Parts: sequence; structure tokens; C-alpha cells
Amino acid sequence: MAQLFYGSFIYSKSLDELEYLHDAAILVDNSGKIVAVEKECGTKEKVVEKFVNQKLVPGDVKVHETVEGQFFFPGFIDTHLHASQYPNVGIFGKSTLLDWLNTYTFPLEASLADPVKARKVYGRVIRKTLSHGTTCAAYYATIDVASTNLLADLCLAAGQRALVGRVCMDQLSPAYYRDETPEAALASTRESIAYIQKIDPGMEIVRPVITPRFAPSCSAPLMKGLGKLAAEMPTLPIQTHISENKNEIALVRELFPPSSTGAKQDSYAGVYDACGLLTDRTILAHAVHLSEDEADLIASRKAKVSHCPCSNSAITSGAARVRWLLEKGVTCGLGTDMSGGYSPSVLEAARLAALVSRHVAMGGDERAKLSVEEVLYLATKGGAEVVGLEAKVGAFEAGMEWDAQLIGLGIVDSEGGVTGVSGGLEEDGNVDVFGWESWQDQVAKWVYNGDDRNTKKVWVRGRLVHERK
Ligand SMILES: O=c1[nH]c(=O)c2nc[nH]c2[nH]1
Ligand SMILES: [Zn+2]
Repeated sequence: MAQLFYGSFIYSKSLDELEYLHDAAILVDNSGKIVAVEKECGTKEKVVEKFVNQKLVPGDVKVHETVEGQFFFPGFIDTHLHASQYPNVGIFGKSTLLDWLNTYTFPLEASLADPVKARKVYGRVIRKTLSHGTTCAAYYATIDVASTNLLADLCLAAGQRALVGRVCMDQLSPAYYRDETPEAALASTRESIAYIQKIDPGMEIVRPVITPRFAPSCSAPLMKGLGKLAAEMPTLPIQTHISENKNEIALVRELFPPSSTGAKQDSYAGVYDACGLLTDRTILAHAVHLSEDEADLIASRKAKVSHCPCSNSAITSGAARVRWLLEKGVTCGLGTDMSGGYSPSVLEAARLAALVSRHVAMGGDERAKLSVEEVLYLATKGGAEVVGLEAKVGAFEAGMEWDAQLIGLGIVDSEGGVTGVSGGLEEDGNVDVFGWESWQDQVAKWVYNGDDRNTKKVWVRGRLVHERK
């Protein structure tokens, strides 16, 4: 059935500007596509009558409207997370990347070859991220083909838009969790791609993503093979990690002298470039310690960056310079990077992006600070560009698809109670609106204090995929 959304809508117009629409209406057809956006159109009754008269969509129309303290916002896009690591969120002690991988991560990922365990973990991570407003996620699964395919099945069934990657790694990890040869890794990757393309031939909800874990765990023949595969399949994205941690960078320098790959630039980015993996479809997670030359190379290839401030802080990798990347013309989005990051929430990633940018500013670059508008852009429109879906999601425009969340803030009454839709202080969450705040201030309060209690409903392609009861 077609749907009419009426009331307040907020979305990013540009990096530093939000569009605020009130008494507005968005009509969504039964395929989930936005057919019309009407700004300032008076009462709901007028809009309904107008759309009914215009007969823009056939059949009945279901109407949804915002009440005080509520607004529709585009769904969040998590441009980097490991579905397989979800049970480990918060468990990282004082580790840093390379010991964290060996101590916590590889044993858990390997254990998900058990389909019963994989179903439990993947089912939960999908529900949890949807409840936080993540309508699109770029997932790493594990090296296991069957459970990677199961993750794609579960995303499709739950209606979460997803990039699903079977992880490739043929060196350096323990023998119990490693592809035996580059050829075996490539064959398993093809098998998983074929499966995901079979279950969703139009790639409307799920799509495969070519996933070399990171250079240290991939041989040059494997990376070159994946580069060839990416050239052969030009609609598929690629995802990997880059320059997260200083010991990792030293390891890459040691493992991949330019002679080993034929790299023109002696750098981490140069290794990916030489293997055909640095493309306009590539999502590079972290990018904390890039050199000027590497950032320029990434910009020239139009590769994208997933900024992961939670993970970069938790496992003490460093503070990525997002302003510097943006000024070089590199498209950036946000990643929770669970379980290097401890939170499933992109809103938390946005808040931490704002805070980490202030640490960069305190290091001497005052311009580094990111505003509320900017971190919300990264969480939505920027993220959409990172995953190659900017024509479909990230904003509310005719022709795009209805991937959205209904946000509700707590409205404080005259006695200091909260009378939000769900009625009780606990349920209405941390954000208290007193009634005198501008919409800009309400959004700032949401970014700095909001959580899943404010995410009342979530839709993907017009389908209701989460409702907070
Ligand atoms: O944050 C990270 N998480 C991982 O799983 C990983 N693998 C390589 N590099 C990594 N970084
Ligand atoms: Zn990661």
C-alpha cells in the first residue's frame, strides 16, 4: 500500500546544513519509492485531499504523522561493522589492534562456522542495529561461506539494506582461521557472491562486497586476484581496512616492499592501488595515519573513507583527521566498527566523531571541529555515497527510497514530568525538551544525548522494519 508521511522532516541538504520541513508531506508508493515531497502544505487533511485528488498513486494510502517532539530523519548508514564480532562488544581490555585480533577476534569469528551460533549472532546484530536506526549496514561476516550467506539471508528477511562481505585472509592469522590458498579464497568469494546475487538479483536490499580483510592478512596474489574480480564485476563494492594502527602500518611496510606488488607509491594505499583495489567503489575503514601522498592518491582514485571514532578510541588507534580528508575531496561516512567499537549505534558514532574532532582541534587545528550538522551528514548522506547508494538513500527527495526513522524526544510538562508518546520518563530516554528550544537545538540535544529510546519506528524501502513498543 502507498503511504503518506506528514509533519516534520529533517535531513542533510549539504555537509553543514540541515533542511527542516514542517507541515510537510512525503508520498511513498507501494514499492517504497518517494513519489512526491510537498513543503509547507497546511493541514494533514488538505494534503491528503490534494494527493487523493491528484491520484499520484493507485489504491489506498496509509497516513503516518508526527506529533510534538517528533520528526522523520533519514535512516543511518553504518559504513563499517563486523557482524561476526557483535558478541564481543565492550570486550577489548587494554589491547591494541594486532593483539586484539589474535586475542579476542579471530577465535570468535572462527567459531561462527557453527550455523546455530551464526544464526543467533547475526539475527541479533540485525535487530539491534535496526533498533538504533541503521537502515543500511556494510557488514564483514567471516571466512565461512555458509554463514556469510546466512547473514545475507537474514538481512533480506529482516529488510535491512546490507553489503555482505565474505572475509578473505590467507596469511598471518592462526591456521584455524585462514584461507588455505589465494585460489581457495577467490573461489569462496565467488561462491558467496553468486549466492547473494541469486537471493536478491536486483541487489535491492542485499549486495555482495569484495572483502580483503586488510593487507597484512592477504598475500599479494590474493589481493591482485580480488582486484581482477572487482574489475570483472564493476557493480560490486570493495571494503577493507587501512592505516588504523602504527604497528599495522610498519607490518605492511615490511610485508609489501614496492617490488612485491609493483606499487608506484611506497605506502599502504600504494599497495591496494597496485593490486587494483583502490577504486571509486572502495570503502577504506579507519584511515587514521595516512600521509599527504596517500590521502591524495585516495582522493584521486575517488575511494571512500569510513570514519570509526568509537573503535579508534577504544583500541587506541588514533584520531582520524576528518576535516583534512574532506578538504582533500575524500567522501567520508561513519562506521561503528563493532567490535573494535563497543556501540551498535551510528548516533553514538556521530557523537564520538564530534568529540574526536575536538581532540584533533585541541592538537592545534581549530578548524578540525565537526558540527552537529556535519556529523549527521556523515551518518546519512555521506554514508550513502560511501556505500554507493547516494541515488537511493540518505535524504528525502522524489525518486529516492523511503529509508527513514521516526525520532521522538521527551516533552517536559509543567510539573517536570515527561508526557512523550510512550508516557514514562524511562521510555522517553535522555533527551528532555522544555518547549522553548529551536529545532536546531532539539537536534543538537538528540545528537549529544539520544539513544535507541528515541528511535520510535524505522522503515527500509517503505517497509516498517522496527517499531519501539
Ligand atoms: O578494527 C578492525 N577490526 C578488524 O576486524 C580488523 N581486521 C583487520 N583490521 C581490523 N581492524
Ligand atoms: Zn573493522
